[in-house]
Amino acid sequence: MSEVCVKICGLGTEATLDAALEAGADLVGFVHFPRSPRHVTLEQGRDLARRARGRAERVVLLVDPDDALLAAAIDALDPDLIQLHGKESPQRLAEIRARTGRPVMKAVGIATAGDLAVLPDYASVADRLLLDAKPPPGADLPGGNGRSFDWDILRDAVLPAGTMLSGGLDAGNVGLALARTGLSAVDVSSGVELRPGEKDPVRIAAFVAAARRRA
Ligand SMILES: O=C(O)c1ccccc1NCC(=O)[C@H](O)[C@H](O)COP(=O)(O)O
Repeated sequence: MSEVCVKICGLGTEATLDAALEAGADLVGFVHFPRSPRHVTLEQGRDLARRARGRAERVVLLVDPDDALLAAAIDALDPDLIQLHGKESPQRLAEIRARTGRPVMKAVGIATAGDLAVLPDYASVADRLLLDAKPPPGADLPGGNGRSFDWDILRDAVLPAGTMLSGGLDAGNVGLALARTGLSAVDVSSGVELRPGEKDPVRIAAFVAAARRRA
């Protein structure tokens, strides 16, 4: 069985980025969304992404970006992957992919089996899908809420290769999540933090080790 692919999202400091890289994360994510406790400015993102170049895939996370923001984020971070975590339609995804020439990963919120219906449309234009828990009503953030969805919803789903599972994962539950869903790629934010926005190198290392233990 090949190694589980791990993304650590919402990194904001050199120390925690280094912890993710040293733990062997495959992808490192930088959130550019001012309402988030994990928000990094484009200047901060530029420095962090430079530091990670060649060591992991650098992901810039944007929420419903307009063309100007996309251009600025790409200029600053030179990302390997653009993660779209808003209400972007499949058409907008295709446009962003064509306009930027960069691979895109679409985050889709899941709460019930009905939420899987949109996946084929997104799969036809995205380079990767990320399945996240749908935020609770009234939530301030579209992701990074530390909530899981019922993994059994995915039991009979046919998902594209590389689909990432996220939402409420941590070192204690990631092994079970992988086993229950059959997926081989995971993404985490809150589960490797001490408090919102404060990543913990110890939890990052524990998460990567726990995810890979399955392999
Ligand atoms: O993390 C954020 O603050 C955030 C803000 C706005 C949109 C998305 C955001 N995070 C998305 C992620 O990639 C998270 O890793 C994913 O939602 C899982 O989060 P968690 O349940 O906290 O592990």
